[in-house]
Amino acid sequence: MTSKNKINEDLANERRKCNFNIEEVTYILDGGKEKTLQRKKIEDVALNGGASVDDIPEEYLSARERYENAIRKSCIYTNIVKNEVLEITGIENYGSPVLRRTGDAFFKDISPFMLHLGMFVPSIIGQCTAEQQATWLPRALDMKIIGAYAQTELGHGTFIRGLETTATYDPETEEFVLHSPTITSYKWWAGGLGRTANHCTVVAQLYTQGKCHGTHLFIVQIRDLETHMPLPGVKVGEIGPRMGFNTADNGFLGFNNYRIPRMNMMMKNAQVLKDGTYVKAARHGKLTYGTMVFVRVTLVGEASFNLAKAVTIAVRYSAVRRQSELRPGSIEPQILDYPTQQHKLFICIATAHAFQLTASWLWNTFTAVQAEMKKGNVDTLPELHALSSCLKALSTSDATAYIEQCRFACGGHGYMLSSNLPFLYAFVVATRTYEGDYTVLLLQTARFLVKAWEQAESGKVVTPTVAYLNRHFTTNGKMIWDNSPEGIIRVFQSVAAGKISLCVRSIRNRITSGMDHEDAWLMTTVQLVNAAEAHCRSVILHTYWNEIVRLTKHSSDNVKTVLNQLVMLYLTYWALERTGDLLRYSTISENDIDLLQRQYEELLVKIRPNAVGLVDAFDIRDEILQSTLGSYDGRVYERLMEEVQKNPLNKEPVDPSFHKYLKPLMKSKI
Ligand SMILES: CCC/C=C/C(=O)SCCNC(=O)CCNC(=O)[C@H](O)C(C)(C)COP(=O)([O-])OP(=O)([O-])OC[C@H]1O[C@@H](n2cnc3c(N)ncnc32)[C@H](O)[C@@H]1OP(=O)([O-])[O-]
Ligand SMILES: Cc1cc2nc3c(=O)[nH]c(=O)nc-3n(C[C@H](O)[C@H](O)[C@H](O)COP(=O)(O)OP(=O)(O)OC[C@H]3O[C@@H](n4cnc5c(N)ncnc54)[C@H](O)[C@@H]3O)c2cc1C
Repeated sequence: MTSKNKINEDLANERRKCNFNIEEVTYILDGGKEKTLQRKKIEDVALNGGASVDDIPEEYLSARERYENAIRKSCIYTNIVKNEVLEITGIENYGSPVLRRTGDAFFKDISPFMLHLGMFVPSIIGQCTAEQQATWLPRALDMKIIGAYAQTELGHGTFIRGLETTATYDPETEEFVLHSPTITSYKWWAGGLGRTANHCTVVAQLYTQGKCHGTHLFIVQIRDLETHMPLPGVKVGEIGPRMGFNTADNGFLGFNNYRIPRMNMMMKNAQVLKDGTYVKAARHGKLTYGTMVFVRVTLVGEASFNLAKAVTIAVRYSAVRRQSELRPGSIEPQILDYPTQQHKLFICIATAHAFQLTASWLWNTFTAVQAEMKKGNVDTLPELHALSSCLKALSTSDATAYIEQCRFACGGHGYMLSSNLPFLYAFVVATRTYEGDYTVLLLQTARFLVKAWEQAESGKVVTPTVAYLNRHFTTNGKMIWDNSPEGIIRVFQSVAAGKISLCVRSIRNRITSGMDHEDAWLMTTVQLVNAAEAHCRSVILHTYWNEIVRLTKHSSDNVKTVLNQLVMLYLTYWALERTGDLLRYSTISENDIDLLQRQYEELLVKIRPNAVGLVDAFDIRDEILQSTLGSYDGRVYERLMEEVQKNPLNKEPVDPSFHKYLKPLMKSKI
């Protein structure tokens, strides 16, 4: 073995210690052996030529070079997907998460094409009629047109009903006239819009026959397909440097009485007839928000994947890194041996599992609701909206915090861009804001919870995810504390029920003392966010536990044990995090809390020998991890030194700035 492919001895030891079948766990996380094999096949094809297509790491490039490089790599990757991968998977897999994730091997930051497949294509699929899909979809999938999703404006992101861009129907020419009446009506933020896209989905207020019908979606060509020049009446550009997403050319867009054909309105849920008559087809007023619901559902899995990457890096590094001494003169321990380090990292592994299994469950719920809606039944949509809102909010928020924790766990080297942890953080922290801000989405869930509470209060049976509310009205007093997984979950549900109940009481008291409903709601929003968070926590705990029980039914004993330890760690961690709530809403005693703490510390000890095996089970290839600290072979120090060689600042022994500035300064007199 050459030193280049030698595995770090500490990591090799860790792998020898691992006592469970790693592949078995990978299959569970991927959703079955078939799916793992399919993913591996895709990765083999897509990464066959080696994905490191950068001579100079992208972080050393100027803004223009970075963008051009990102386009170059996007085209390479798209061609591989079009010509090689889809041969295996079929066209229906074009937007699959596996392809999105394999793409991470090509970009440290983001592909400018991300929103094309991530939102432009889904908006065609979800919001267009079959006839419109036949016109647009093949061209979009074949990259004959490249799209973005332009909804947010300079003045409004959250409040969609407040968007100002107008689309006014002109029956004379059978066209819509798009217009940006104010500076705040300029579209702002859309990924891929600034320099790359020639088309985009535009969300605008629809006017016809003198009446506004609210926001609707339109497909709009913004650039010439030959010259790429913005079309007359279109003003488009890039919004400037950001914390992350710097290769995504997020853009601005304004219209000056710009005309598009009538059939460019996405007409699945509502139509404007030739004469300007508005026809509403949908049975639910918010179906035009469907693309957002779809993306929120997918973001739970994204949060899991990115956290899995971060914790893979941090655990492998912690096995390689040695620091301090426990006793004078003793060998320096691996930092993974410190319980405080285990406390930082094992919860990240468990959370990645919790989110992955919750994401699959949510995806199944989403497809079931879609199937019902196809049959004309929209009754299950409110629950899906409430679930996808809070799960998107919590998964992105927790993943952000834990990725940062992984970076802290890597000390100074975690601060290097080459560790990839700063990129991961900058990417995931944005997911807490985009596709619906954290607070705003939890307040959407709270609306649903208050309604469900009122239904349960009146004796109605409520939907499954809030069924605990029915129990709330049939039991008296605090929930009896019980240290079993089911017991902990029940207590978390009681916490949620108790908090929702307090919100309802606050709203009612405020109304009784003279406030109108809107103000009473507003004044209660701090509590409402808290209640929605508690509800969502209980959903995740419940789903994670149920799914582990279901999925490990036929697993080998050791796999069952280690996955059980992780889910117990998760339940215990959150019980300890929320002791205040538990004391308020259950009969838990100080003694029980001491027991929980001991149980938690024992779990850290039990999981320790399998920690590296557990992150190996995420099965994330080095090309995708792109980290000096986290590679499979653990050549951390060698990779950090190799990276130094790529630094353009080290190309010449003396920098020109020495002669230009430093030397004159050194020679000058005071
Ligand atoms: C890579 C980067 C990619 C990034 C891309 C982006 O960011 S793209 C940009 C992403 N941008 C964003 O994500 C913007 C975030 N903002 C929003 O999504 C909306 O403005 C809003 C949901 C916050 C409020 O909307 P509103 O003022 O129209 O509504 P309201 O509060 O008055 O509630 C009225 C009723 O509607 C219900 N309902 C609402 N939504 C849905 C739904 N999807 N489905 C079903 N139902 C829904 C709600 O439950 C309530 O029901 P109730 O109680 O009456 O039975
Ligand atoms: C990296 C990135 C990529 C993006 N990509 C796209 C894209 O491709 N297409 C697109 O259309 N958009 C995109 N966006 C925009 C994104 O969807 C919005 O930024 C997001 O929806 C939040 O809206 P906002 O920026 O207007 O924040 P605001 O709504 O102004 O929020 C500011 C603060 O006010 C609070 N707040 C707002 N309303 C309420 C309320 N009702 N109650 C309580 N608190 C409230 C929020 O909690 C937040 O703390 C992107 C954003 C980012 C950061």
